[in-house]
Amino acid sequence: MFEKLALIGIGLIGSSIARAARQHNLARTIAISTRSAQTLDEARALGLGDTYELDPAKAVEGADLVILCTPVGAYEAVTRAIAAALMPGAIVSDVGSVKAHVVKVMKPLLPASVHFIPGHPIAGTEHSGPSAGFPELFINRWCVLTPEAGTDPAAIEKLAGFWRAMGSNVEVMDPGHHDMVLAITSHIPHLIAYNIVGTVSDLEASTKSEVIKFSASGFRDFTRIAASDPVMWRDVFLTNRDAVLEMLGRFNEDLSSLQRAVRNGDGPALEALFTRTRAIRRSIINAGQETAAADFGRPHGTDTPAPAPAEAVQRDHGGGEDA
Ligand SMILES: NC(=O)C1=CN([C@@H]2O[C@H](COP(=O)(O)OP(=O)(O)OC[C@H]3O[C@@H](n4cnc5c(N)ncnc54)[C@H](O)[C@@H]3O)[C@@H](O)[C@H]2O)C=CC1
Ligand SMILES: O=C(O)C(=O)Cc1ccc(O)cc1
Repeated sequence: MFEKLALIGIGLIGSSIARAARQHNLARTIAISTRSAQTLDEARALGLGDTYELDPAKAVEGADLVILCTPVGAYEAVTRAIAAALMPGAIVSDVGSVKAHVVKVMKPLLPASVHFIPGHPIAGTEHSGPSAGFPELFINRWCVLTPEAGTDPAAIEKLAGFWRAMGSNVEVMDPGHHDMVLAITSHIPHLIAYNIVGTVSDLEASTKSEVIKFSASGFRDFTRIAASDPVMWRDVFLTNRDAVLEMLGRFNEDLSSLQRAVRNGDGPALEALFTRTRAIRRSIINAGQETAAADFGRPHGTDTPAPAPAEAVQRDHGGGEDA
């Protein structure tokens, strides 16, 4: 499909792409670049690519597909470093969890001769680093592409085909809309998890040890999310500020209503909300988009595929693994 794939950043997502692209024969050669020599050595030891470069400009030389897989805060520096070395006609993409900021930062730095098609696979885990990736990560997950109007449709279709070959469903979206949707479905859930685990961490020592000792599945599930990479998530909240604040405003209003219902002992209001939310959970499961129980119980660094949706549904009914 591609002659040379260059991956800049080789953590959970970059290494999962490397593994899946290799498995499905999607690139003749895979060039890997990352900032630290230690991570590059790890990637080499895992056999993730064909060439390994500390200099990202060397990695992108002759590449017809370049994908940035670093935390979003590194994009500007990486784009400055590779811009002059990009091959005319190359597709330049990324996997960042925010999109409007990525367009704002990268677009002015890129030569007009490349096809710039930002992307976001909505698939991941709380683990990071080259050993955390696995080739099945993208199977049955969405990958959102956010090209500007006027982008070559053939280039968009080629990149969409790359993601489909790794098992993803592809949707094209406006970057601002992407950021609003992901703010409520992904970014705020992470913020809530960081907050609740932070609250426990600030409790006095004796209470804290009891919380840890008796932690029920609800709190345990939050700790999984709150174990996600601090740098990556710092960058998400720095770069999707407006959408996160907008959705957080609505969230706070709803939390106040819930607080009032608890204070007033308003059973019908509580039950009505919990019934509506249970229905949402079931519609997610039925749509085959269940991720929590399916993906996140897997041990760090193994290549065990995520269970098929049918298995996940069974677990959901019987196991009580979900928050
Ligand atoms: N972790 C997740 O579940 C998901 C993450 N994403 C996005 O994917 C991107 C990467 O995330 P992960 O793979 O989870 O992170 P990670 O922490 O596992 O890997 C990041 C990689 O980038 C490298 N790196 C950092 N700064 C760099 C720089 N200046 N130049 C070159 N390399 C640099 C690191 O050495 C590492 O190899 C982020 O933008 C994130 O928003 C998207 C979907 C899911
Ligand atoms: O680990 C989790 O619960 C996730 O939600 C994974 C994830 C993290 C960031 C993304 O941009 C997309 C998916």
